[in-house]
Amino acid sequence: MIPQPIPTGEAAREAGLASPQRPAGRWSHLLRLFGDYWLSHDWKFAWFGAAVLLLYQFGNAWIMIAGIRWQQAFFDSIEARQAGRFVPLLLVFVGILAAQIVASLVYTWTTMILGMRWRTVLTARYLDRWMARNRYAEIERLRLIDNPDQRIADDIAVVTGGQVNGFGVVNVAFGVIGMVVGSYSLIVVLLETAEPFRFALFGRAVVIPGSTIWYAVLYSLFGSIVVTRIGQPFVRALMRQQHRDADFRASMIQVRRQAAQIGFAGAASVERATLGTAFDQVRHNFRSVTWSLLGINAGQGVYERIGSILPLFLMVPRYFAGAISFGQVMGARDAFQQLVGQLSFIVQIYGRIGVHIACLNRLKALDDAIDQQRVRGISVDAAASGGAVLRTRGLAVHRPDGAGLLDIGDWCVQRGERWIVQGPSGVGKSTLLRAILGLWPDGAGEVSLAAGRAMTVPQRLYLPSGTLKSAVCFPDPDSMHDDAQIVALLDEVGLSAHRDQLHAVRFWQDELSPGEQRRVALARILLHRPELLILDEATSALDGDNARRFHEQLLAALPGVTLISVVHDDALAVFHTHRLVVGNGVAAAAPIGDAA
Ligand SMILES: Nc1ncnc2c1ncn2[C@@H]1O[C@H](COP(=O)(O)OP(=O)(O)OP(=O)(O)O)[C@@H](O)[C@H]1O
Repeated sequence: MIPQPIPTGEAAREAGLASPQRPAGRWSHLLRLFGDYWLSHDWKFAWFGAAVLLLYQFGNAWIMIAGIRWQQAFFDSIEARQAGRFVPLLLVFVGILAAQIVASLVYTWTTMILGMRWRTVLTARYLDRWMARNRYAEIERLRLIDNPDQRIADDIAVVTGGQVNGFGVVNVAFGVIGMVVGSYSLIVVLLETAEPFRFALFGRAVVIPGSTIWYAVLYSLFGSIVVTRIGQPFVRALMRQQHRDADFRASMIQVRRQAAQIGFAGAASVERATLGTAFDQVRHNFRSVTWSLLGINAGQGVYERIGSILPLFLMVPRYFAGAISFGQVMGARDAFQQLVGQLSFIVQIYGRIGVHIACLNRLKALDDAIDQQRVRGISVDAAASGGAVLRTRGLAVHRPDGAGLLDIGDWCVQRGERWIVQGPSGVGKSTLLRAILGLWPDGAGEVSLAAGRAMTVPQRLYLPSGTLKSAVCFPDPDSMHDDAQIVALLDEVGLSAHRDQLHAVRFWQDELSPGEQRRVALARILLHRPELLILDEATSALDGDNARRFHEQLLAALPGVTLISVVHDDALAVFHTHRLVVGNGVAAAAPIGDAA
């Protein structure tokens, strides 16, 4: 039996079905996200931006120290009643202010542009990976994670900061560098005024310089530990909030898509209640977000208040003792507060870091789902030969949980044969078609297809939003085909009423009736002229006469086509040469009429 997938999404983690992500895995994942951009084709700008942000941190520290020095000089000149120094000091102040403004503009520009360029590269990478190897369909088929669209659209924007007022991981990373540089500079200033610790150890006098610095470091460390502890429920609540918000939005998209069916069933009130329930989930969890955020804010508030008066208690005794000047007290108080501010960078932005952790977890879960290795039970190749268009060997189709669904065994479809596949509902006919096309890996055996153009028309036809011409030409780009050819096809399949709307951009999927959509499907078949055509109840939306006309037109235009068609209406068997009847988990093949 094939190992079955383990759900990896956050919902499964919440329910205790999946284990939490390992911290080491998270860090290597974050490094990979950085590497994806800083080693990408845009690496020159990436490193240039990083260099500018690094320079900014040093420049900012220099400006900060210049400000503190200015303040010292300013208060000392006031104390000494030196009126003549007032104007030069004012000019220095203007210079510091100008440098500050320029630096902050450069910082904002760089982080915004860098954020958007990083987001662009990551979005392209995730879209490529998600759409490759049929992973987007596998993730939905196996319900591996919720809302991959939200992860790609929103979570990447948050992490990279590539959005309005964005504060991405880059801001955090360079903020930490700024914290180290700024703290170092402030420590140098504080050392000038801070009294050393003096104590005796084993009879020897020990002197440790910079008592104020140690107080500031210990104070910040204590604050960081407390706030990070208080903040853990916030991160968890935030992750729940994100996927509940996404579920609510997905429910509304579902209502929008199924508007007509809901209307026919008179089920608006039921759907309204479902949306209400989905929003209740959002609202209930928001309480947890609020309470946990209040905890963080309260912690931060107390921390800042105490931090603003603590330096005065530490400095003033030395001023009274005549050891330092009043200007030095004010300068040192400023330096202490700024040092505590610098060292508490993590405390100040913990809320934002919480958002980042939640988004990074969700992106990691998306990566895990994309990378999930699943043993491919059914192998599909393009090696059918000897006149066969399709050949199966020992084909058995299973459900995703490993239970058997359908045993096909050996089956051969020769070029030009037309097979009708019949059997009770739910027996696995559509799943068999998916297995043949390589879209259903669960099972055992081999499928070989002949090289050549194959086409599938599913039960529900996909019409991309855009022009009617692009809906007919799909999956070819509409520029590949002449307007006149498409108009002639519309006439041929009975859609002449729409020939003037070839370039009208509309939601054709919603606007065309199911019968008209079947005719678009026929136009597509006649345009692409496939050698192997697979129909999955392609005419179930048509009445008997129209279904027959569909087949007549199809066979008149493509007399040599190889056809595999799931059909419930036995009257359509006359258009086929062979029959595959599936039921009770097994299949029986037989010729029809003249082919018998
Ligand atoms: N993604 C999936 N995950 C789990 N089970 C699935 C999935 N897709 C299909 N199945 C199950 O596989 C079985 C066969 O489904 P399938 O659509 O192939 O039946 P069918 O014979 O085509 O039915 P019908 O004639 O009604 O279209 C059903 O029980 C269905 O619930």
